[in-house]
Amino acid sequence: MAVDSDKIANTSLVALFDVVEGNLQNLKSKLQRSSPGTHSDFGAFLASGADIIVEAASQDAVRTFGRAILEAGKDMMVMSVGALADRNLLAELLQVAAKKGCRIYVPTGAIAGIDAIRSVKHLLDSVTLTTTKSPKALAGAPFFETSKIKLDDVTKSTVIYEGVAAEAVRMFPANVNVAAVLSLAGIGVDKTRVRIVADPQATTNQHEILATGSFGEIRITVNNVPSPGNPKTSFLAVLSAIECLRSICDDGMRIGS
Ligand SMILES: NC(=O)C1=CN([C@@H]2O[C@H](COP(=O)(O)OP(=O)(O)OC[C@H]3O[C@@H](n4cnc5c(N)ncnc54)[C@H](O)[C@@H]3O)[C@@H](O)[C@H]2O)C=CC1
Ligand SMILES: O=C([O-])CC(=O)C(=O)O
Repeated sequence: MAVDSDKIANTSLVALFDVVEGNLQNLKSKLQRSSPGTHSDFGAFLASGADIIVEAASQDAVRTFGRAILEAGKDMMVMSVGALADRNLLAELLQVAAKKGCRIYVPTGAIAGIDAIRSVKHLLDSVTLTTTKSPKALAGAPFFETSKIKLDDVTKSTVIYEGVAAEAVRMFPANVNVAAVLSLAGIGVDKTRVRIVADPQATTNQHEILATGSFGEIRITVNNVPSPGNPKTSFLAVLSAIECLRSICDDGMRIGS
């Protein structure tokens, strides 16, 4: 939508891809200036001539299509970053990107402070992400298929999950991709700790980062307005993707590390 409304210089919307035809047509119907090709066939989409593909779909989409995107010599922006917690997939994608001379972009997403975490990554002792969302934003996560916790029974703010990022992104693939971003910038998916809180009173998606080390301490809290179309996803994640694309396509000056 941001590309369509001309908010990002030097860009045009070439093609859309979705496995759900209704979602594809729904998005296309909202466009005012562009008329991209719409594809439910990935091969046809890939042949559409885009320079960069923005993935805003699912971790499965990254696993299924990531390699082919890079093999086709296209840059790729990844929002479902949890997929990259799989070190074999990450290594494979980085290898193909290097071979083809293309780049993988990972926006900061629904958190903040990734610039600082990157700067101190060699000095970190601990990194913990505490994510608080309403039960309706957490509903449907694979975690509940095996857990005894029932979201309908949660009547007050409750820690429902504690573990490391590598597991958290599998258990909550639509909720804590930010844990993978934080891990990639910092001490990795096996050391970054994640706590998930279900709070029936929550009106925002809150992410709190606490990082400690010989550099000092970083504490960052973001209270995100959920995006109108999907309560799991914060509006900041959308804005971050837009800013990432803008900085790729139109940046005379780079601000932040
Ligand atoms: N990195 C970050 O900070 C954040 C990442 N996310 C992640 O970004 C992704 C997109 O988020 P939303 O737009 O809110 O999701 P959404 O669920 O509202 O929309 C995803 C769209 O992608 C399509 N899709 C799903 N799997 C697909 C596949 N394998 N191939 C093609 N199309 C597929 C769906 O049909 C749907 O139309 C999600 O994985 C979400 O968890 C969301 C918020 C923050
Ligand atoms: O948008 C958010 O608050 C975070 C999110 O869903 C994710 O990281 O997958």
